[in-house]
Amino acid sequence: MEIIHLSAECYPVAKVGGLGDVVGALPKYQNKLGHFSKVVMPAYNNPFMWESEFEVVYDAWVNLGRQGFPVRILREKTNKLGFDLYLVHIAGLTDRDKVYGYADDTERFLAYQIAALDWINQWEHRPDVIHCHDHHTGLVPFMTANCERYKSLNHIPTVLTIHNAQYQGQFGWDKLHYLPAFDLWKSGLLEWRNAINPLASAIKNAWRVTTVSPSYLNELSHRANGLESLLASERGKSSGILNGIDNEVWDPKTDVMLEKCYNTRTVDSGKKANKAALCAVFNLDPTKPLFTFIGRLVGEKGADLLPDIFHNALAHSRGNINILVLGSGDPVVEGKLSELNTWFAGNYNAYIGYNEKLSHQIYAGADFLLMPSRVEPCGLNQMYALRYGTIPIVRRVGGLRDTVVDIGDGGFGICHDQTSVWDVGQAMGRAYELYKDKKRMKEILRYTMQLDHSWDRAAQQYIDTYQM
Ligand SMILES: Nc1ncnc2c1ncn2[C@@H]1O[C@H](COP(=O)(O)OP(=O)(O)O[C@H]2O[C@H](CO)[C@@H](O)[C@H](O)[C@H]2O)[C@@H](O)[C@H]1O
Repeated sequence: MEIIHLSAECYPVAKVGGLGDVVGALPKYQNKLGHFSKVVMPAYNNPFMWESEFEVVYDAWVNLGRQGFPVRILREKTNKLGFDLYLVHIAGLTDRDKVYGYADDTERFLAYQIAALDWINQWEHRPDVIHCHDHHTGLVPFMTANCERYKSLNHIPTVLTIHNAQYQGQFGWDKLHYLPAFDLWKSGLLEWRNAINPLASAIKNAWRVTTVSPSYLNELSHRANGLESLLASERGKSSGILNGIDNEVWDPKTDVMLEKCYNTRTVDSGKKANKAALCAVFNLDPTKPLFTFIGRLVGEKGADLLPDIFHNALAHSRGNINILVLGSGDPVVEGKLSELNTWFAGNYNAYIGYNEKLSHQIYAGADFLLMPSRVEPCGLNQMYALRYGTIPIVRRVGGLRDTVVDIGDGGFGICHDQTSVWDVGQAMGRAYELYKDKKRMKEILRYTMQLDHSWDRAAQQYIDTYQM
């Protein structure tokens, strides 16, 4: 099959979070199954652009209403990602330093979707599936099905994967004229709560809808940031497919970002070396258990509670634990997490910002990874942690529920039921007790490192979904 993935992120081209990881891996694994999977995404002004070689495959203009923008679609020449990569460069819109966060994000992602379809529309053949990821590509199923200009694309199945239903990309009807012409009586297929809502529109128009874990699909019926009833009514065409992880990128045996590589046999010495290096950089004590949090500092991840959770844990443990945070997001939380350093230097540190290499080093060097998420569609961090022999401490929600089994139930992680300071504190206490039992820790680490969360299974499940 020929599969086109449309997404705002794709690792290593541009990654803000887990969406980038998924779109950077899934096509590679689909190709291994004998398919022809490619990614078409916006071209940003970032290092990948400057460091790669491209050829121009499309040179035209894209219109948003009466305003025109020059478009070039660039194909990465070396196939270094393991799949064909096409970058949609729209001068004045996509070519910014960051992926998101601009006042004209609506225009940027809409122009990208239209340009991508204009290009596909003039191919001599038709792809078998167009797979859209999150709301930035959510108007594609509507446009292929209903816009006069894309009539010849309207038989191509479209699939929407919801990585996060919190973000929906709504905008006002004053921008309706940006879309290529369609019969106005079909406007309801764009609408949710009196606005144009790209995520809702994709749920209505896509041939199939998937979520990134089975539990998240269930949870969306009662918690979907206003889309609950819509998701319930479209449940018949929806399924939950648990994300995988890219075992080639995330492998402690070969990871060049680590101080020392290790496998299940050498996990003790390997983790020890990585922990020592990490603790030296962050002024922590390598003889104490190291708890960590890696992620976006937003309410969904429970990040607002972290300052209190850490303050309590550090105060109660009387210097017997270490905590290291890597994250960025809400400036208030960032400020509070930085401030803790003045009180607990030597046992606590925080790196506020985004640092891919450091994240690998932390997965390798830490003992426990905290994920007190309020919402977690799948979560990749816990799977990276497991592969690197770091025990996840997670709230039982979404994909965390589907991937982590509590040690009390014969499993390998520590689970709690609520996102609260008390619950997480209790869970950290259980982790501390486990840490003291060196033999059990070792057994668990060896076991977790062998768990198979690779994309092989999920890549096939997506193919099955396309063919249903
Ligand atoms: N400051 C930082 N520095 C370096 N690396 C950082 C970082 N902050 C985050 N990361 C990295 O970003 C990724 C985060 O992935 P997640 O899947 O946990 O969350 P996210 O909410 O972004 O993704 C959404 O989409 C994914 C993919 O479907 C779902 O798993 C998830 O539940 C959903 O919320 C990991 O690779 C992590 O290491």
